[in-house]
Amino acid sequence: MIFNKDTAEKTAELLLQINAIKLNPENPFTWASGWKSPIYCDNRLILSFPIIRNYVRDEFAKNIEKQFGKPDVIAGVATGAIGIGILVAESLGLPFVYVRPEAKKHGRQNQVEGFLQKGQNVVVVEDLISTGNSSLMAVEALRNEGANIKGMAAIFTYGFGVAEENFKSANIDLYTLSNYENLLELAVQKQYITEEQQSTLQEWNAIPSTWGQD
Ligand SMILES: O=P(O)(O)OC[C@H]1O[C@H](OP(=O)(O)OP(=O)(O)O)[C@H](O)[C@@H]1O
Ligand SMILES: O=C(O)c1cc(=O)[nH]c(=O)[nH]1
Repeated sequence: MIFNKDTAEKTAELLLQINAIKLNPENPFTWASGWKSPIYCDNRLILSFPIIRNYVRDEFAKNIEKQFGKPDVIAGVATGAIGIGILVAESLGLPFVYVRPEAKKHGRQNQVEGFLQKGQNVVVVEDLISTGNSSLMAVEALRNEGANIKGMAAIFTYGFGVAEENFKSANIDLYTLSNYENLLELAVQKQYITEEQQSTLQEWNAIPSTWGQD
């Protein structure tokens, strides 16, 4: 679910403005899940644009507090949400931890890095949701440390049914600044994508888990 329509439209506009949306149907991207896709949304670029990263920081901070109340700790899913997660924590005056995809093999062998106490209320920040698996693995690691997860806030979601089901079964409320629906609407309106690209995206969006795998 988006936090609100204004933020969803503005965030989509900013992502297009900084060329965070990449289209390459001829040479599809491989996602974290292994899915092939003609589209890639690179939210890491946000950190390189001070005005835009501050907008994302402020929208996250305001809406996280409104939606979930002020947590004890902000957690970022590594690596994509470490940078923006720190900015959000700083803005809210809160501690920050980050969660690796898996425990380190050496050193302290931590999956959750930073200071976290059992029973603390945590909001997890993520840059992007496709299947939701990366985010929910982070949630599991935090819960294993005794955290109480208040919810998850992400910059962008494709809004796939599989992600919705995954979040529902993990009992996690997911809110995002923007989503594929708002992005596509704006990209069409601004003629950012051609009619041919639109039809490729339509074909892909009907079968995202198997598209491009012949
Ligand atoms: O919802 P999912 O299907 O899990 O996919 C989304 C995940 O993929 C990306 O991370 P990636 O694995 O590319 O690593 P990075 O954050 O280190 O760039 C992104 O940052 C999300 O964490
Ligand atoms: O699923 C992914 O790995 C993924 C998709 C996308 O559009 N952007 C991204 O950073 N990761």
